[in-house]
Amino acid sequence: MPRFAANLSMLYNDVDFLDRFAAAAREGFKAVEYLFPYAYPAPELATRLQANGLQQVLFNAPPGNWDAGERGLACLPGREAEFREGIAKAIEYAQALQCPRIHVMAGLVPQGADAATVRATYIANVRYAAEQAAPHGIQILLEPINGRDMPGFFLSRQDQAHALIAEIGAANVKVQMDLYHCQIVEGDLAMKVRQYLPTGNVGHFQIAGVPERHEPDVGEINYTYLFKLLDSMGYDGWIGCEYRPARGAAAHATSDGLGWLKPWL
Ligand SMILES: O=C(O)[C@H](O)C(=O)CO
Ligand SMILES: [Mg+2]
Repeated sequence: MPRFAANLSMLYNDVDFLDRFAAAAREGFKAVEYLFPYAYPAPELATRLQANGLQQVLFNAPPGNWDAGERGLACLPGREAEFREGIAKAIEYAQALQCPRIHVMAGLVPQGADAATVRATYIANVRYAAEQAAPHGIQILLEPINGRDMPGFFLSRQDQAHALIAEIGAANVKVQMDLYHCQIVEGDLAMKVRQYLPTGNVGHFQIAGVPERHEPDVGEINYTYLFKLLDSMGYDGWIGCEYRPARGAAAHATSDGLGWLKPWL
């Protein structure tokens, strides 16, 4: 049976971030994910997790200067030292939060950069991250992201991600298969799940409605069909609920939109 994790960067945005842990637990979530933990001391986050009976199942490595538009460092030639510092920090937080997955964002391909150099930089950085994470039992996740939401992002397709994993050659590097992005870029979701899940290289799923990125029951994707498919294939990992509630930051907007989850809790 697939298990669902509340993405606290997108859900419960009518309350402060640190209060979202309790909000998610009250709705029956047993796990959370979010973009970045670094604005808070790890013990503060660990306390919220423990107090609310929650697992931390994913967060992202430092992405560079997010506010300046950077979306990851892994593919950026010349930023290797900063990337490595970020991996050390991410592993420190992952250990404190008992989080078994770190999403390493690829980054935006620099204008005019040599494609082979960018790809080689990415492979070397992810290989480094995997080597650092492996002794701690931590997986490094790679996520294809659609070019409408993130123009110029290095990684956009499932086949690209799986080919990179083969070349990187580290057992703890997996794909973060965000079905929202996959629908936008490629479609054919059920066949993509049937193709890639049996490889053992999918480490996490995320979901959102397409095209508005609202609840999974708002939009063109039949997620009930996909959840039953994942269940039939024996997937008992986590599915991150990475969507913006359709009612925005209105009070109880997340709760009001959770009807789709009830059969799966
Ligand atoms: O946006 C997404 O789908 C990713 O999961 C992410 O972590 C960066 O925004
Ligand atoms: Mg995602």
